[in-house]
Amino acid sequence: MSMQSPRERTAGETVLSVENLRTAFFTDKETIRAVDGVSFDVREGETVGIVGESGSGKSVTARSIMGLIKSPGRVLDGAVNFRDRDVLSQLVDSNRKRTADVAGLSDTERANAVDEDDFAFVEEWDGDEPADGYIDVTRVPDSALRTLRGNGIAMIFQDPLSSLNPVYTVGNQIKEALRLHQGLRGQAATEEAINLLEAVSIPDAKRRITEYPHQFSGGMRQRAVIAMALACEPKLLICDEPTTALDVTIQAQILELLSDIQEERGLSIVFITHDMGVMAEIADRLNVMYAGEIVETAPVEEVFANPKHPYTQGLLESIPGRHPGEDRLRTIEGDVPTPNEPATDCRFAPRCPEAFAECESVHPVSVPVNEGASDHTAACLLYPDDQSRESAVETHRRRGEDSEEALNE
Ligand SMILES: Nc1ncnc2c1ncn2[C@@H]1O[C@H](COP(=O)(O)OP(=O)(O)OP(=O)(O)O)[C@@H](O)[C@H]1O
Ligand code: NI
Repeated sequence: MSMQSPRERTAGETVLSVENLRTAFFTDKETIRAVDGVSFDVREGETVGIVGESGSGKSVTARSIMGLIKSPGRVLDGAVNFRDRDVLSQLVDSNRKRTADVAGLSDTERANAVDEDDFAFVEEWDGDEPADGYIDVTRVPDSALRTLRGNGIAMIFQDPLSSLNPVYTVGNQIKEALRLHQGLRGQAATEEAINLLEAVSIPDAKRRITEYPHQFSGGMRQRAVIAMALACEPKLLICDEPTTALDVTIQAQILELLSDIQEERGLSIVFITHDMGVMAEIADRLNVMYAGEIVETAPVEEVFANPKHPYTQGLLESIPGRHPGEDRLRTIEGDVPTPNEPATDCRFAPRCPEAFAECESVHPVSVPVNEGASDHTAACLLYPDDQSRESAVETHRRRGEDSEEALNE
């Protein structure tokens, strides 16, 4: 169910379009609305940042895009539309084959031959490409997700060891990825593995492919993981705090490497970090996330020059070095709340220096920060700031009620 009309898409430009995504965890105690109505686009060759404090929903957003949400979590609503011609045609081919496989079977035989999920997939697609050439990751079954993850979208995590197997050499792991995704074997695979290690600037690549992950330093391991991701020739790379565990010098090198690779290969990147300083280095556009929602979005220079949401302002204030001479780091007081109820207020209000009465009774929606802003939105009752406060609050109240109605339909 989608409550918004599909947003405008420029042909061939948008690689990923996340629309009103909602992901919740159903625990014994409560329902955690970890991602609560998130929308953003990623264009070809662009790096889109997601920034926010711990617990704001960054990783759950990333895992939802990868189709990695497992029980007790579930994607409740929205779409994750991914465009990749190659993956799409692979999926359509395997779908045709399945449709042919089950065509001659009786209903009972069919039920035994394909599991429920796969069957839904067969019926839904019926052998044809989805009309607009996008794959909605939230609607394809696990079997297709594997194709998608192997070939279209790759992800790297904070801890490179979680992606590396300690008992195989780095070279064998890259070669395995090359076999699965590009069909390379033997000498060809070895040569390509060496090329990839060289592409991520690992010195002495010929020797290093014969070594095990524990023989690599932290920075070199993360480079090896990036090489493995590249073996899948992804169109979109999701990086979840890939440099957080590394020291500053190594961190800067990895960021530079990612930029270089992006330029060479035209990759799109979703980059997650809680560190505004890192964002300044790597992101083109920024989405600021708080308690499951995107509260501000704009090109990165605009966020730094002209932050609008009080939360964004607070995050910027707390960048180390912003206030020379002060010996204590400024931080935003308090913690991110667990979003365990539908929002009827502003979730940031209890910590907000600018909060006023209506912030406790009206849920802010994303609006342009003023009439002249084409590419800068904030979910805060202070905006649009060229309207009277009454009229701005009314805009949020009305749009909040509309989307609530749509939810209940
Ligand atoms: N498997 C799970 N079961 C229950 N709750 C979960 C699960 N995974 C995440 N959550 C909850 O979802 C919310 C968002 O978590 P998420 O990991 O996305 O935050 P984050 O922004 O990535 O934070 P960090 O910077 O610490 O990585 C948190 O309240 C978290 O407790
Ligand atoms: Ni996280």
